[in-house]
Amino acid sequence: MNDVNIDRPKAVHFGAGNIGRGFIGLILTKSGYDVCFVTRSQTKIEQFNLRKEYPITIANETKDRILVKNVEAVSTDDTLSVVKKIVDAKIITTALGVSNLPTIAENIALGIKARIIKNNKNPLHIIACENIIGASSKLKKYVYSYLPASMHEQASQFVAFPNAAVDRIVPVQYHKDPLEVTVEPYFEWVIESSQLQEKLPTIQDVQFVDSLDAYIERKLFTVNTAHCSAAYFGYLKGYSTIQEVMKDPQLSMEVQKVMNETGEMLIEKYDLDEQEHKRYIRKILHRFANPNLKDKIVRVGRSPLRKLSINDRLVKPTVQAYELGMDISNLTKAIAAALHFDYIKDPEAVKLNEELEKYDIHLVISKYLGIPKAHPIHEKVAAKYKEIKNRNLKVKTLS
Ligand SMILES: NC(=O)c1ccc[n+]([C@@H]2O[C@H](COP(=O)([O-])OP(=O)(O)OC[C@H]3O[C@@H](n4cnc5c(N)ncnc54)[C@H](O)[C@@H]3O)[C@@H](O)[C@H]2O)c1
Ligand SMILES: O=P(O)(O)OC[C@@H](O)[C@@H](O)[C@H](O)[C@H](O)CO
Repeated sequence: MNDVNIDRPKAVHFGAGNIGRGFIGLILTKSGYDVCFVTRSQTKIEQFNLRKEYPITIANETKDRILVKNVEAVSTDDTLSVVKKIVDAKIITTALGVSNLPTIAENIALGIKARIIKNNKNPLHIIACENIIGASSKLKKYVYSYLPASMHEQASQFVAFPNAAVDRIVPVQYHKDPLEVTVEPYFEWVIESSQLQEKLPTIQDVQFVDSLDAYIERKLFTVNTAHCSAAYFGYLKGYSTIQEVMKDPQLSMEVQKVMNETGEMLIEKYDLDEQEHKRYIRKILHRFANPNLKDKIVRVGRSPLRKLSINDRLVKPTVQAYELGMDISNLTKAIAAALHFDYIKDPEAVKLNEELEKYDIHLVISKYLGIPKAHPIHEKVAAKYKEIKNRNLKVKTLS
């Protein structure tokens, strides 16, 4: 057991979920930080504060174990404690889902305010580790909306919100121990250095880059586009895990074809090395198939309205590939499959299906995907959506 040490740099991490414990907490503590998790779960708070450590299992053949030390936790509702932690922190990270970012903004603003009042001008880096383009910039807007305008200039002198891309597959966990987490061996964390305050935070295994654009699009439009395509194709065929999908030769090929389409676009847009990108795709297929992980389709396909929105992993690469005159037949198939994701425990899937029942497919494509009826992609998606619908109806009638 380890105690929080006065000399070690402090990090505050919002969200003690899968990627928070399985990736961010591990990297930060390995880099010498004491990490305070801010969480909603009372059980996790008790366990973190009692043990000050938690186990990670790497989903490789030898199932390697790592003990993450120097951790503690406070409740997200305990504003006073959260603010105290922020006053002493060098770095704040989040991994709670994009839609939850507004829920932590006020506490972060109060922490910044307290630092200004105490004249603590030490650099503070706030990094949102969420699966969208520009997550930290988005969080900055929420945080600044809680800061008095008179403090904006002062805050910008010591607080930075560098955008980042994080990659590690961490499924939903089913351990007895509420802190234990099993993760894939692979990981990548890239942070935009142009937005850093002068004194860079030292974080091991992190790649700092001048511009994040190519990195985030490469990650989001290869790993995540393919991942959700696997989920939506697999859901239609009645599978329950991504590993099952990847064992199906036809579906595995379809997932690869989706990556080939985004790949062609990314190679052209960012002048990527073609052979290297092909290796990246092969590696991803291998990661998805990892037999030591069980990653549920309903986790990977979660929040379909978010994933179908105009700047996310499905529509954005499709529009970009189309504009470059490239083939988008597999991407439009994936979008159509996503529109059929009707898992009843997923609130966004429920809403999507209510909308599809209330209105016709064209209105849903215009309203939620942001593709107007006049755009050629609109009709391609609608046609594929109807094709899947008719096929499903036929299967139901026959059975
Ligand atoms: N799991 C992965 O493989 C993975 C990989 C890369 C990035 N991500 C991204 O990381 C984020 C988190 O994903 P996850 O899989 O860890 O989800 P998760 O549901 O396991 O974890 C999110 C946690 O945040 C907590 N939370 C929500 N609002 C909060 C608040 N106001 N204060 C404190 N805690 C709060 C939730 O209770 C939950 O425990 C998402 O944006 C996801 O896209 C996930
Ligand atoms: O977290 P989401 O809902 O944006 O996407 C689901 C998965 O594709 C995602 O969590 C991946 O496992 C992760 O992005 C891999 O780095």
